[in-house]
Amino acid sequence: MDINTTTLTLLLTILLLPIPTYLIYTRLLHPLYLSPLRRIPLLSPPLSHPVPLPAIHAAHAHHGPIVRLTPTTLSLSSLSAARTIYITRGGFPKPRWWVDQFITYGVANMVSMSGGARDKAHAERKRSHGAVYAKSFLFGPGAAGVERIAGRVLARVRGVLDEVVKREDGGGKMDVYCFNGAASAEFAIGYIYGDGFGGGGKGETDFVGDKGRREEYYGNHGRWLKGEEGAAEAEKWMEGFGTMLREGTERGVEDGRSEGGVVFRQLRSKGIRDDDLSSELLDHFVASAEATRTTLTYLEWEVSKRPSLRERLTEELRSLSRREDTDVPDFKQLDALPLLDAILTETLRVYTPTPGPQHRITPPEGAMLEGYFIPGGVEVSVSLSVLHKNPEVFTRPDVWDPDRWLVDDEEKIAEMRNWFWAFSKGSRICIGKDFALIVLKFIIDAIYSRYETEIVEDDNMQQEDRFLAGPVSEKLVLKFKHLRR
Ligand code: HEM
Repeated sequence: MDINTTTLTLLLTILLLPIPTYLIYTRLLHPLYLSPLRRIPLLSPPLSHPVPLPAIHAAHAHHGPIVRLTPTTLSLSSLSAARTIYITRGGFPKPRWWVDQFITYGVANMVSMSGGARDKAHAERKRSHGAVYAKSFLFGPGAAGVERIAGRVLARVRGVLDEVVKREDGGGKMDVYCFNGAASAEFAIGYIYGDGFGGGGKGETDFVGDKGRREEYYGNHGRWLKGEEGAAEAEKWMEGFGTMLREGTERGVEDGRSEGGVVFRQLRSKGIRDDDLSSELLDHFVASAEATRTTLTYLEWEVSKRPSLRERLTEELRSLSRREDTDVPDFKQLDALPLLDAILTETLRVYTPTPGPQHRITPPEGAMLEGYFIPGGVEVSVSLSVLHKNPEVFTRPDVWDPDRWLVDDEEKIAEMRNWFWAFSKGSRICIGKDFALIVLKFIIDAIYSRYETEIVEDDNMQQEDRFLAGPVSEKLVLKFKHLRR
C-alpha cells in the first residue's frame, strides 16, 4: 500500500464512519436504551414515516392502544388518548411540516394554523366565522338561503340525471364520482361565494351541467391534493380559480348584482380581505368538493348492492313534505329521517374521508398518554379509521351495516357515537360538519326519492392510503332508472 492509498483509506474511514455510527445510534441505541419512549412497543420491522394505514391497524391489533410507528412517532387508539390529544384544554397543536402543506397564497388560513392551547390565532380565526356553519343558523335564520340554493342545485342534478336516463346510447349509465363532487361543490359555491355563481352564465361555474368544467377543476384539485406531477401548476390554477371566485363576488356586491355568500359576508365583516380571504374561502370550497364526493360515492355503491335497503330508503324519503315549486323537502324532516341518517353515518364510519393519522405534537410540558409520560415535542396521532373499526365497539367492524345505528339500545348508540370521529372533535372539529350533512342528505334525497341505481363498473373501490382518501379507481359507474311515482 503506498502513501496515497493509505491516506485515502484513512480519509474515507473518517468521512464515512459517522454514517454507520449515526445509524446505529438513531436506529438501535437511542430507541432501545436511551429514548424516554423506549418502553413503548416499537413497530417491527420499523417503517419510515408515513406508515401505511393498514400497518397502523395491524400494530394496534398486535400491541394495544399505544405503539411507536417509528422510533419517534406514536400512534394511539383509545378514546381517552383521543380526548387528551384533540379535546382537553384545546388539544395539542399540529406539527409544522403538516400544516405547511395546507397553506395557499402563501398565507396561513384556519386549516394551516397550528392550533392547540397556545395558538390564539387559530381560535380567533375559528371565532371569526361566527355561527354561519352552526346547525342553529342553517336551520334557523340561514334556512331560507339554504333552501334557495337547494332549489337551484337539485333542479340541475335531477335535470342531468333525467337526461342520462333518457339518453339512448348511454342507457342510464354515468360515472358518478366527479358528478357527486360537482353537486356538493355547487352547494358550497352558493353558500360560500353567493348566488352570483353557479348560474351557468359567462364566468360562472355550473359544475353540475358542464362536464368539461368540472373535469378541468377536479383534474387540478386532484393533482394538487395528491402532490402528483404537476402539483405546483395545479396549485397555481386552484389559486387562480379561488381569486376568480372571490373577486367576482366582490364585483357582484359592489355593483349590486349580488349580496355575496353567507361565509364571504361573515369573513369580510371581520376584516378578512384579499389573499387571506381567497385562501380561507378556497379551503372551505375544496373541503366541500372532496370529502362529500367520497361519502356520496361509497354510499351509492353500498345502497346499489342492496335493492331492499334502497326500497326502504325511497319509502322513507317519499314520506317527506316538499315545496310544490321546487320539490325541495322540508329539511327539518329530512334531517330527522332515521334510516337516511343511519346510512350516512355508517358510510362515514366505514369509508371515513380522512381515515388516517390526525397528526399532533405534544405540548412543551409533555403529557400522560396510556400510562406513559410523553415529553414535549413528540409527534402523536390517532387514526380515525382505527377508532371506527374497534371490534369491541362495532361488531364485524368492516361490514357496512346501517341497521347497527337503528337498534333499540340507547346506551349502545351513545357508545358508538362516542367512537364516531369522522368530523374529528375538539377545537379542530370540522367547521362544515352540519353543512356537509344537510347537503349530503339533500343530494341523497334528490337521487333515491326518484331513481334506483345499479352497479355497472366498480373496480378498485378500496380507499387510497392518503389524508383525503377517495376510491383508488376515482370512478364508479352506475345505471340510473326512474322509479314509478
Ligand atoms: C363529509 C364531509 C366532511 C368530512 C368527513 C370532514 C372532515 C373533517 C375533519 C376530520 C377535519 C379535522 C382535520 C384536522 O384536524 O386536521 C375537518 C376540518 C375542517 N373542515 Fe371538514 N369535513 C367535511 C366537509 C367539510 C365542509 C363541507 C367544509 C366547509 C364548508 C369543511 C371545512 C373544514 C374546515 C375549514 C376545517 C378546519 C377546521 C380547523 O382547522 O379548525 N369540511 N373536516
